[in-house]
Amino acid sequence: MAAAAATLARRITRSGVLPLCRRLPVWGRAARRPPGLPLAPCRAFSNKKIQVDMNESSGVATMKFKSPPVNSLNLDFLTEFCISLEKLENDRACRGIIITSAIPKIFSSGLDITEMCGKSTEHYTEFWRAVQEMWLRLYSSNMVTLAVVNGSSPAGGCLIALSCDYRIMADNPKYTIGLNEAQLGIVAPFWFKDTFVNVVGQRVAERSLQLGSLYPAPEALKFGIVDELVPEEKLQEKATAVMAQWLALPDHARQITKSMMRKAVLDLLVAHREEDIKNFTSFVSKESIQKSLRMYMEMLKKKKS
Ligand SMILES: CC/C=C\C/C=C\C/C=C\C=C\CC(=O)SCCNC(=O)CCNC(=O)[C@H](O)C(C)(C)COP(=O)(O)OP(=O)(O)OC[C@H]1O[C@@H](n2cnc3c(N)ncnc32)[C@H](O)[C@@H]1OP(=O)(O)O
Repeated sequence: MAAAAATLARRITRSGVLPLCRRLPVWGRAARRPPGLPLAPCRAFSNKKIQVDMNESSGVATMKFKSPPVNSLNLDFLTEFCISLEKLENDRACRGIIITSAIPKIFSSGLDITEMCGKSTEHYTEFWRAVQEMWLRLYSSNMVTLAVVNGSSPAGGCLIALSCDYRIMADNPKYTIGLNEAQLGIVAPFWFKDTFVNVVGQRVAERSLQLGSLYPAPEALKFGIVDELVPEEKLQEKATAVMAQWLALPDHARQITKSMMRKAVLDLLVAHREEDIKNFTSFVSKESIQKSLRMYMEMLKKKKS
């Protein structure tokens, strides 16, 4: 596992563009399972920050974020996430993934702000490439991707949910979700914005992005940021039912449709990846942005006392 992580990290950081494997539609992957072979009911693999359980009889993997205190997306987390996605994408038995959190009340707190504070240009480059890689893999996945948002999900956490095919959120107004970058004095990159627009439409996205709005679950439903609210104790049951509904269709039709809907947005980042990294590193290196991020971190810490 450590060797695989190191290899992927090297590939992400050195080669520039990691080949996104199996992005083209896979034709009926489940149908290729040899007939008559007994299926192991469940397989699992776990890294430090993400637990994956694969149910081979349903073809559905559950990916649980388990990086306390708040599942923030640092370089190690992003690398593990990409490796887990790659493993599942290449597993013909896997047709769908449920992405959720093992940390109570938090889905993910978004990008780890400490990765964007007081570091070198090389570090920002490596970090941003990993953020891009995570999104490219998730948004282009052939699998059915279902976000079960069982806690707050600001910024990068919201991006993960938005990149899935369907979002179920726990019906709790204390949990918030949204792209709140503007509140930190930073700007959501164009591909965060495009992903958001593809889910909620131009008007809601523009207003929400300018205001950096974080929506309590009921409002998130109203604006279409999530598809359904479900009592927390019913999330698992609901996720299983929704996944079964999506998997009832032939894979190839769903995959080609998904690719058609998302291709333009994906292609744009692939074509402008290096430019996007340069924009990020020069933006985040500005003293004014560093100051905003430091103040935001201080505010988070003060909030406790
Ligand atoms: C021109 C444009 C060109 C290019 C683009 C340029 C720039 C774009 C750049 C970046 C895009 C970034 C997207 C992001 O994801 S930024 C991250 C945004 N995240 C947040 O705003 C969330 C902040 N956190 C919270 O609101 C809360 O922590 C919470 C609701 C998630 C959880 O609340 P709790 O009360 O349960 O927990 P806390 O006590 O607040 O936190 C515990 C602990 O964790 C630390 N922490 C929280 N969030 C983060 C984080 N995102 N990164 C790092 N650390 C985080 C928090 O400080 C506490 O630490 P201590 O225990 O006090 O040490």
